[in-house]
Amino acid sequence: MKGPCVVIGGSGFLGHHLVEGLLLRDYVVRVFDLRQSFHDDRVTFFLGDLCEKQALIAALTGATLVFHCASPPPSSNDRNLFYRVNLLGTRTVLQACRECGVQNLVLTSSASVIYEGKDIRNASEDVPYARTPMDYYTETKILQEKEVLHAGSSKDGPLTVAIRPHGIFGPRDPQLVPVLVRAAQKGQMKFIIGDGKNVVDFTYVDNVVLGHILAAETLEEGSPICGKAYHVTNDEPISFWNFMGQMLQGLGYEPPRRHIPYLLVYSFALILSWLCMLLRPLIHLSPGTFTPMRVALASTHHYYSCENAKRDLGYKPIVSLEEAIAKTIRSYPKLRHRSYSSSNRERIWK
Ligand SMILES: NC(=O)C1=CN([C@@H]2O[C@H](COP(=O)(O)OP(=O)(O)OC[C@H]3O[C@@H](n4cnc5c(N)ncnc54)[C@H](O)[C@@H]3O)[C@@H](O)[C@H]2O)C=CC1
Ligand SMILES: CC(C)CCC[C@@H](C)[C@H]1CC[C@H]2C3=C(CC[C@]12C)[C@@]1(C)CCC(=O)C[C@@H]1CC3
Repeated sequence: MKGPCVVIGGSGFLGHHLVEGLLLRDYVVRVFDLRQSFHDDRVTFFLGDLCEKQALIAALTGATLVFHCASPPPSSNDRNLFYRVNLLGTRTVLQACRECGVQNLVLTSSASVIYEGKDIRNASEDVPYARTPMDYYTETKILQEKEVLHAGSSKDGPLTVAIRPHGIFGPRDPQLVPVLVRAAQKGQMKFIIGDGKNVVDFTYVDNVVLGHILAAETLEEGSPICGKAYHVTNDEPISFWNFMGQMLQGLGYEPPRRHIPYLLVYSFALILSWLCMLLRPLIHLSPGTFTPMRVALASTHHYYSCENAKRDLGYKPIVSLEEAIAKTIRSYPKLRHRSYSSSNRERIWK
């Protein structure tokens, strides 16, 4: 039996899967989150805001290991919220860890900390942070990662490591597949933006969980991983539009076939986002599916090397992309198209 660990953000998509992975490996698990999204007799829930130190201290007292995977959703694009939670809140998490004598802290960062809308091909962790991050989410994920990695070098702090996943997907994800299907239902998934040849990383959630647990188990005084960030992906870069097409077809929707110029869609998304910002004091408008960040992500290369995670953490994906796509499709029966055919069902449910 290992010492108690706390998953901050444990009610979220990744956090809940991480809790399940930890329980499978006999950890004693506590969850700290704003909300409780599931019940499990083996898990103790502490409800609170990570910006409040006293609330955190109640959860962290006696714990040896903390996973910090809480964040506001990228789609909110609320500057104040991102700064308060991702930067100031993370400082509070670090302070609470110090006061409670927590030994190890594993941060869920993001591979997008180096993404600024231009192609990224097989990037290692040596590539510098984005100088002009595309949204407040990315901007504050950079500040958060720097804060956590720097804290790891102080004498009184916990040892720290950051995991940088990319495009996490899998059962219960509220973001990737649901956004895609909603766009298809509104007839917005008819076009491939750009030439459609861009290659990207998507990462099945169980592989991300494995990366986090390996990091926690490797983190000790003198370990080469202290204060470092690691890319964790499926290590199978795939054409963005092939991946989206497989998801859509698996759920009974038509994949996009016709092409539309990248600059046209990007300019439209940019103007829309400026309009929303300008009008914000008067009415709350949302740019919807097509934010500049999403359009850029849909049209550029962004895949990362996880050689360092393989070498230092012993990381190797346990679920292949093919299996991951099939498992994910099976997990969303409610998102299937009404006229989903039985031949399709047989193919996916095999
Ligand atoms: N979903 C993705 O593709 C990727 C996600 N990440 C990172 O992974 C982590 C988890 O993301 P997801 O599971 O997708 O998000 P999620 O939105 O499903 O989970 C986040 C959880 O954090 C909690 N939370 C938010 N603010 C809080 C606060 N102030 N105090 C306490 N709890 C709070 C939420 O209630 C939620 O349960 C985040 O740090 C995110 O930046 C990184 C790369 C890709
Ligand atoms: C309508 C389509 C053009 C695109 C639909 C799919 C998108 C919703 C997703 C494709 C790549 C995803 C992604 C993220 C969110 C969902 C997508 C944009 C992140 C921004 C989530 C948070 C991160 O840390 C980085 C991710 C990169 C990939």
